[in-house]
Amino acid sequence: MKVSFIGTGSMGSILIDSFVRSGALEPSQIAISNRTFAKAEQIAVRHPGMRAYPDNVDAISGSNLIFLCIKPLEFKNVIDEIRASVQPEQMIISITSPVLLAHLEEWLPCKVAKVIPSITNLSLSGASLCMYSARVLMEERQMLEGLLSHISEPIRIDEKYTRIVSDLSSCGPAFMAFLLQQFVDAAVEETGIDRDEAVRLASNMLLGTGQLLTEGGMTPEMLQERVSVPGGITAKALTMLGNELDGVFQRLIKTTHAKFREDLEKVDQSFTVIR
Ligand SMILES: NC(=O)C1=CN([C@@H]2O[C@H](COP(=O)(O)OP(=O)(O)OC[C@H]3O[C@@H](n4cnc5c(N)ncnc54)[C@H](O)[C@@H]3O)[C@@H](O)[C@H]2O)C=CC1
Ligand SMILES: O=C(O)[C@@H]1CCC=N1
Repeated sequence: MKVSFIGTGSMGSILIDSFVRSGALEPSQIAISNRTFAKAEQIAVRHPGMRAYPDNVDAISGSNLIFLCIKPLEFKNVIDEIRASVQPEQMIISITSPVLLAHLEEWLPCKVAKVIPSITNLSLSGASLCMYSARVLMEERQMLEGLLSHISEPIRIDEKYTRIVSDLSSCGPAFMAFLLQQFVDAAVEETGIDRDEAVRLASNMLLGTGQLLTEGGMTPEMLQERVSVPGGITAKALTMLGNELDGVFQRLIKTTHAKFREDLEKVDQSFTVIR
């Protein structure tokens, strides 16, 4: 199998490094390109045998899978660039939510899919959210998910839920890190505890909590109940949190969805040109 990555920024480089580190792909199976070529070159130097190209068209030649790891408004430009060279049996995969399968189907003469990764894939954990065009055969879906399973749990989703599953799986790590940072900042401010120590404690706590909620078989409700001694300190603080955070996550979801609709409109406009 040969795999190409167009765009080697934050998420592109995470996917490339994770596929190699997990043993899913040999560097020689990977071809990459990036607008700033030096960035792609640096990644190829880290992985001897990987090929970096200054030209996107050269990077996709002969590949089975082509990940487009670029921002939504770059899609039309890149698609215009590569369309004439794409072969019908190749699969092009968008990793961004506001580019719809319908956009890809209309503008690309090949298999198309959408896979939303997560920064958690860097630690070979978390999900990859998979959506497919009807053009992609069952065995091709299984082949892609087989590859993704080396770095994540591939989960098939309905495209109409793209935004909310991306919030939970891909934006979620940033949201949780933000809450943890707030917790630590308050600990330092209120008690004078050393910041590094507080970060270490809180981060280990988050890891353990995640493990209990996954392989530990606990639900969020069970976990809270087990920590909260009746009439105790945690119970009191949880009641306060419940009151203070009332409606916060509804507003968060409204915010991400409003921005998504804005991006979608811009992406739509970028694809709506006279051919
Ligand atoms: N950062 C994250 O945790 C996640 C990001 N994504 C999606 O991944 C996409 C990329 O995000 P990031 O990697 O964070 O952004 P980034 O800005 O770090 O990377 C984008 C890369 O694309 C390159 N690029 C732009 N135009 C190009 C062109 N015409 N040809 C070749 N390369 C080009 C840029 O030079 C840059 O290196 C976004 O659409 C985002 O929604 C999805 C899930 C998680
Ligand atoms: O396209 C998206 O919405 C993803 C999720 C996290 C960052 N970008």
